[in-house]
Amino acid sequence: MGPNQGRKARVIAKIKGFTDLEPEASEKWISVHRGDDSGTLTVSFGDELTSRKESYELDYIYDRSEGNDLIFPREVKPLVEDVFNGCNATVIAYGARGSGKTFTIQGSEVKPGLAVLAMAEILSMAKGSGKLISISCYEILKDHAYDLLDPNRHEVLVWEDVARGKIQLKGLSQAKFQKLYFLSKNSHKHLSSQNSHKQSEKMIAEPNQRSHKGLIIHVFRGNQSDALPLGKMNFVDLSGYEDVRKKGTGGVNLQESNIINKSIYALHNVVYALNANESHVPYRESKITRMLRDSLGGTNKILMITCLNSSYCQDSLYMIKLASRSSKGANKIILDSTKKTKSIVKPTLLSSSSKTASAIAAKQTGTRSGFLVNKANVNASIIKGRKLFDEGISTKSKKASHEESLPLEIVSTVTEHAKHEEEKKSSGISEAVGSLTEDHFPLISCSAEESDMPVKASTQETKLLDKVNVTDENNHDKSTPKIGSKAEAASFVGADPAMDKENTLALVDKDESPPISARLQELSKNLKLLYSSTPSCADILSKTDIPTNSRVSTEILEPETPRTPEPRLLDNDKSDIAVNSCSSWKAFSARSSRMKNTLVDEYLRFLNTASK
Ligand SMILES: Nc1ncnc2c1ncn2[C@@H]1O[C@H](COP(=O)(O)OP(=O)(O)OP(=O)(O)O)[C@@H](O)[C@H]1O
Repeated sequence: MGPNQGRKARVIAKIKGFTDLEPEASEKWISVHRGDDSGTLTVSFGDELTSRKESYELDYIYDRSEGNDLIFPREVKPLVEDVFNGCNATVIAYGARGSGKTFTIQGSEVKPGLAVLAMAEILSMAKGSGKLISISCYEILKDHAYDLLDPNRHEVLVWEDVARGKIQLKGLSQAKFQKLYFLSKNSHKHLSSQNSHKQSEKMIAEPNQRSHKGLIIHVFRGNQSDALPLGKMNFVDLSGYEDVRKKGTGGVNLQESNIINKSIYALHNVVYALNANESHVPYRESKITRMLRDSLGGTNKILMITCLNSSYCQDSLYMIKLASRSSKGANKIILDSTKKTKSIVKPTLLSSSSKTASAIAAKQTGTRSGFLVNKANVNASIIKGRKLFDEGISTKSKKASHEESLPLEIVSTVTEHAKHEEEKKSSGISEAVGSLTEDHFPLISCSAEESDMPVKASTQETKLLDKVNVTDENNHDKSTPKIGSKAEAASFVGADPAMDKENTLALVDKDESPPISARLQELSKNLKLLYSSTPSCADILSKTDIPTNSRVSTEILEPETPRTPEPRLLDNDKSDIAVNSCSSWKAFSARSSRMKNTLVDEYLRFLNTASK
């Protein structure tokens, strides 16, 4: 047996025995090597085609020919003794689909599994020492636990007794060992045939659904019904790992695969933290780790059995990488560091990439100008959104820490984000569902783009329309308001701080033309200047039938009409005026012919720019 000094969890592997379906070549793919002196064992995976070889060291590796009859006395029997000494022990089989987990835990009629062998051993020891035994069975489906001994399959709630450091599984029934048949693969069919309650059938995993199954054997201090518990032994058949990127996962949807994988990663995070004696153990990462919490820490014992397929299986490679890392938690030896980093660090990269995206956004906001301003605003919203989101997390985390005494079921819903915090703090084995960060980021950026920006644009439009309408109502004239509207529009554009910013930034960029709003403003100013510099302007207004309120409207727009010195007239102009003094419009035309020309040029330039 390999060394396991000072570590709480023992991590071993079992290569599935040959079945008739296994091809001959599979033997070359996976092989066990025993170290000469150190007693270390490594499992090697060889790729014949690429002659690539990867080796991982575990506490022990059982080869194809080594079955439960060998594994039990070496690995599980000592744990049974520990339970009778007041400890809790946990045996967890995990691995890819079809890697032999059920065969290892439950076994077959002719080859009993580890749980059956342990049950026999416990019964024998209990009989000798006069102790009461009970069993409980549960199934975890989509992160919800259900009581398998209850015909109605009530949900099991996880309550944490902080004071005593105990976990109470509320609603989990205890029964005599004879009901061990519940571990059978078809137990759900057996149970549902007994149960006519339709709703309960929904809670039972369909044959193609993946669920974790657990058995708890409780040992009591005496044989009386009121005897206190002494210790318990957990057996867990953890549903097969699924690579979520793979197509056609046999009816298992992405969400289920994620939850299944999450449990596996969560367990490994806990085992790693315990083996490394880390101060923080992330128990709250999954339902299974919350349920097993009082059996994993302290002096309790854990046996992790990594089930490996005999023939080529990429998922088995993922599993062995996790196993190798967890088993080395104490000294953090990583054999295959390059590849491990590649596969394990990915989710971390995802979260950091989000940060990078924010940083890039911030950089853009600071450096880019002109028409990019809107984009920068969006990015700023993203940053703002993320900040708000993060604050939410911290608030919830704080809340969760204050609610330690609440039932975990309740707290767990509140601490979904706190769990992610735990993930970050924990050893670094992140889960495939780490894409949450990736999911949230586009969501936030979407909301910034889809809600903020259009709202802003429509607000501008509404404001503008409102102002024009007010002017229209006040003027009761179709021609005068046009000037007013234009002036209003120009002044409005100038008054909007966001647009101001846009203009300022746009003007900073020497290569860009001034924005239309600025051109409009300029034109409007020129118009006003031209209008006010004409001496007959006041007369014209007073002589027309324009209602008073219309003039009020114009005055509102221009509270102080700029008084410019009368333009110096050329001799020709003077004579024209003398001839046509009866017509104010003609006088106006004569006086402002130059300005008009300038204005026409200005308009032409503007139109050219606009069409471009
Ligand atoms: N050591 C072994 N020797 C011979 N056959 C085995 C061995 N282990 C498993 N098998 C066979 O391989 C098949 C798959 O095994 P098993 O059902 O235990 O895998 P599993 O990991 O529980 O699968 P799943 O992920 O679907 O629950 C079964 O037909 C089983 O009988």
